[in-house]
Amino acid sequence: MKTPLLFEMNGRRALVVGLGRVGRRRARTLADAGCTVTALIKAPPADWNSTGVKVVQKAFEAADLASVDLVVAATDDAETNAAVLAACRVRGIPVNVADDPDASDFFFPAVIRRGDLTLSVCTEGASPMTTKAIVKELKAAYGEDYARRLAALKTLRAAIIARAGDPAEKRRRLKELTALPTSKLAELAASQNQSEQSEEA
Ligand SMILES: C[C@@]1(CC(=O)O)c2cc3[nH]c(cc4nc(cc5[nH]c(cc(n2)[C@H]1CCC(=O)O)[C@@](C)(CC(=O)O)[C@@H]5CCC(=O)O)C(CC(=O)O)=C4CCC(=O)O)c(CCC(=O)O)c3CC(=O)O
Ligand SMILES: NC(=O)C1=CN([C@@H]2O[C@H](COP(=O)(O)OP(=O)(O)OC[C@H]3O[C@@H](n4cnc5c(N)ncnc54)[C@H](O)[C@@H]3O)[C@@H](O)[C@H]2O)C=CC1
Repeated sequence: MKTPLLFEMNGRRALVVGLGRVGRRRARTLADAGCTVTALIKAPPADWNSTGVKVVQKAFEAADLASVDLVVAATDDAETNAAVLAACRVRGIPVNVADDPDASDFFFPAVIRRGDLTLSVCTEGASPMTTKAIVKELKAAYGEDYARRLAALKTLRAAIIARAGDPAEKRRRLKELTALPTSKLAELAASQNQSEQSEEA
């Protein structure tokens, strides 16, 4: 069974085999998360580049796994994908296989980010179209303004926790915050930041 985890990806070394539509998406997701990504392609030219992705034209071989933390097999050739999977299994390297959800060690869920808020949706391959539809609903329900909301809540939470006090009272105050509109939270956070600055001065 797969379970959702938020894993620190910064500095991890990823190998993506195949840079078609899926491989490009995966390579970009991993690079955006701070991975050092190497992508193996079969044919030139890779008229595609993405910061943090090193594109190498060569056929996959097990030796390519020597210093790699995770792998994505994203070619449209089932045999190549299966060979990548088998080589990863031997070395205990986690692998995602584009055409084999059951064999994959991890999935790429759909992700919506609003500052510190991360929403992710996955049907484990049962219906990616349903995932798409749910993402659309969530994007509307949790708009861009949630980034500002979370930033304000983070400031106010730290301030409440910093004040020594009865744990039940702390919880009550933290819960109370979640009912406030974003504009009010932003206002409270701004005055909190201001009073912290004048304390420091
Ligand atoms: C297991 C998983 C991969 C993994 O993570 O390992 C997987 C597997 C497969 N998808 C297939 C097809 C399609 N996938 C999409 C779309 C998305 N697929 C995504 C994730 C995932 N897809 C993972 C599970 C996530 C989940 O279930 O919730 C999203 C969320 C993110 C992303 O891909 O970046 C993105 C939607 C979000 C967005 O767009 O915002 C569309 C729709 C479209 O493209 O418009 C189609 C065509 C319609 C159809 O076929 O349903 C096929 C068959 C391929 C074939 O026919 O050969 C397989 C393989 C199989 O089923 O064997
Ligand atoms: N996970 C997902 O969301 C989806 C998965 N798929 C599956 O993912 C696979 C790839 O799909 P797309 O990216 O849409 O296909 P695509 O046709 O856009 O890309 C496939 C790429 O693999 C490359 N390739 C083929 N053999 C190779 C090898 N031996 N070494 C290196 N590169 C090689 C091709 O040159 C091409 O660039 C398919 O097997 C498909 O079933 C397809 C759609 C969605």
